[in-house]
Amino acid sequence: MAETIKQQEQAHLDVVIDKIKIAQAKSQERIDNAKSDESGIRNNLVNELRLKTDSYEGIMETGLSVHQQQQQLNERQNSWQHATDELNTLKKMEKTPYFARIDFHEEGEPKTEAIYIGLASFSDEPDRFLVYDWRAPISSVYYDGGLGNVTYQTPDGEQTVNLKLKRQFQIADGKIKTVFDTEEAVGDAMLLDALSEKSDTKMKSIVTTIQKEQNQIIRDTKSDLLFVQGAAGSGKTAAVLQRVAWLLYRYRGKLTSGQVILFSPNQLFNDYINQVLPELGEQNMVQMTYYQYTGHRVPKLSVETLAQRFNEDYSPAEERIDSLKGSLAFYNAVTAYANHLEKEDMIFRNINFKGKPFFTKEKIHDIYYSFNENYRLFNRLDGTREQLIKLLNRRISSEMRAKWVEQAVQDLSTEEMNQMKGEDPKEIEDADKEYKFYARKIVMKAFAPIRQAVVRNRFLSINGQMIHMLRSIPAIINLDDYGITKADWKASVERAITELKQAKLTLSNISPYLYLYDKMTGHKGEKEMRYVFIDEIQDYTPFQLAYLKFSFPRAKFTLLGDLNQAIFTKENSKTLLSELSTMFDPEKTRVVQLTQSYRSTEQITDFTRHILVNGEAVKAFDRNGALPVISVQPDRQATLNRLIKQLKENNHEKETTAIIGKTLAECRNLAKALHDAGVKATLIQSENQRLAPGIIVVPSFLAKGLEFDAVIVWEASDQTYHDDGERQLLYTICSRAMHQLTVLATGTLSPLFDTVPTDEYVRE
Ligand SMILES: Nc1ncnc2c1ncn2[C@@H]1O[C@H](COP(=O)(O)OP(=O)(O)OP(=O)(O)O)[C@@H](O)[C@H]1O
Repeated sequence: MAETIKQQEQAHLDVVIDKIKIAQAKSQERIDNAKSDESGIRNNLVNELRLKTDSYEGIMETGLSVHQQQQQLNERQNSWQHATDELNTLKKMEKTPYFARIDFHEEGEPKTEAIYIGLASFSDEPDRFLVYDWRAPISSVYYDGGLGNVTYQTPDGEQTVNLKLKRQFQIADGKIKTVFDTEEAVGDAMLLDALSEKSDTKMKSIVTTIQKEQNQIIRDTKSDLLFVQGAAGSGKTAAVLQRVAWLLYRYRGKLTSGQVILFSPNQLFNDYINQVLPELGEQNMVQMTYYQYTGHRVPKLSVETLAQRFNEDYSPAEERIDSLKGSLAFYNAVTAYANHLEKEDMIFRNINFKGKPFFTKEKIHDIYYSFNENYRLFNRLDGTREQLIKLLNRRISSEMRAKWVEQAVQDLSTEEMNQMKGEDPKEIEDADKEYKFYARKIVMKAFAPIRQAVVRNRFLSINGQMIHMLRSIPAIINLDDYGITKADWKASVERAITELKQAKLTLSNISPYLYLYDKMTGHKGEKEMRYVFIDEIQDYTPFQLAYLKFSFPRAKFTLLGDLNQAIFTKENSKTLLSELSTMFDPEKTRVVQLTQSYRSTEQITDFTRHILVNGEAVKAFDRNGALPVISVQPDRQATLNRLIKQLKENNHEKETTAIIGKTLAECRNLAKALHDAGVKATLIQSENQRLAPGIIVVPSFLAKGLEFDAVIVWEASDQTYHDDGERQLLYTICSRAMHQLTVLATGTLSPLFDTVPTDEYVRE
């Protein structure tokens, strides 16, 4: 690139930076003003409170003015917050105001226009933008294609411009390091540079190098279901976080970060990605795991975690039952069962009072089924509650004459009487009225728990209903079709009963349980939620997805997954896509396939993709590194020594290394052995821990979605990974590596590597 262009661009950059500095000073001034205003108001508040609180009028007057001042204070704080946010953005922009420039000619306009694109927009005068936000409609052109005529979407429809120049910058601390002009979407040189960087304990944004197909995912507004199927490392997570930032910009004022929810595989992953949005100047969306989402609704039950399920050894019959419970057929069966409760079979519990039934279940049953048959479950429940409260109110007068009440009135102390009068001050004319006054109070208080039980639907029995539902399944679903015998099913129901008695629920039961409960109580889901993102979709069952769709009825869904990485739900993953297509309107469904893998070097991508037998196309990105190494040692000590040698090399290269073991038990053993050998390593035992720089030891099920400079697969022997069902797991583990991959095994290597051509690795 001619030096003159660089110089010209540097001159332009200098001008922009100067203006940013001026804007910073103005922002700072606003912050200072808001601050001094605020402390003025605060002082005033304190003085007024001190002066005027000695008389009743004084208190009233102060109350009013305190309220006004509190309001002023809030306004000042808002403007202070706004100015602070602005200043933070400007500070970021001062170092790197933009990363690209495009020159284009819009039809009908006299001149070609040049704009610069950065993390946020910046204007020195109203409508004079020195930098455009990367999310502005026109910026799309930068990511989308080559030079020439290009169209882009605006809120008012499609626009076409003739793109004449596309220029990329690498700027650090206000100085242009490199300038490239490119005809491609985003030049490979820039991407290569980004991908060669070392990994971090926090994911970074990809805003400067978003690829064309990722841009389509980011800017999609039409789909109700956007399904992104992409190979490991193809940037699904990266793209989707950019998408959240884009949506918050596109619908500014209408959409808040609280109306966007991301379901992620585990807490560790949440932590890994939680800097991306703040880096883009946005607040994080709601982030949750499915386990947290369901668990918080049943605080008294202990729900099985994915990790527990992963370690569970199911018999083939249990596997079949588990897989049925995860299916859409089962979801439909629960729906059918719930609908049938409109007619019969709702189970009720007595509401007791002083150890005896106050409302018997029979009575409640009669009320519940007394409404005409058009009543849906929710109206029925509503009607029943209303009726029960009415009955309860009627019982107050008769109960007032009960012996225990009489006794209680006699036993009242003066203090208690005064307190009751204080709660309800009025004239009481005679002794009879006085008795009734106290008796009513006492009965109302005693009835409060009954009232509460009615209001809270305590007369329903979700546990009983769940069991009844499970028992009814053979009448709704033909179990033979799923290879399940009646006896096997019965045994599984018995297990569920035992578990419920111990306040436990398995992962396969929690979703049907909640869905049934929602249907029984007419819970219609969270209507405010507008966008639901689900990462690692292959680990969800169709039932869970259907339940999430039911739970967020107004939301658009973006689902990300790699069917090759289904480590928890191997069988289901194949049917997932076809089942998904029945849940959403095909007209509003868009499936995007990402095949280019960005995470790993070409050598690692080629190696890992051969672990899969029938995996879809995974294209390696042209970034070179060392061949993966497979080292098989005769005994465990030798493997440990080989590991330590590798760690030393990696440390020397300043690489973060993850040693990934299959199970937590295996990882614990290894961490101890390393500790005994004097090697410093952090063991990640639970998703609630944080990633640490340096060496970590992590079990396979927690490594989902993460990436590391170097990965060492610990104990990939034939004993650990033997059957075909473990291919996907092994693929997921190996595909976490960015720059270097080492596979260690003791004895005999897992046969799952047999499919990898021998020239794709070094065998020691
Ligand atoms: N356009 C891009 N520019 C720069 N880096 C990118 C781009 N796309 C992806 N990457 C990088 O590639 C790596 C993998 O991306 P990401 O984790 O989003 O992939 P994924 O598809 O979610 O992977 P997996 O399914 O294996 O978890 C990340 O380091 C990400 O920053």
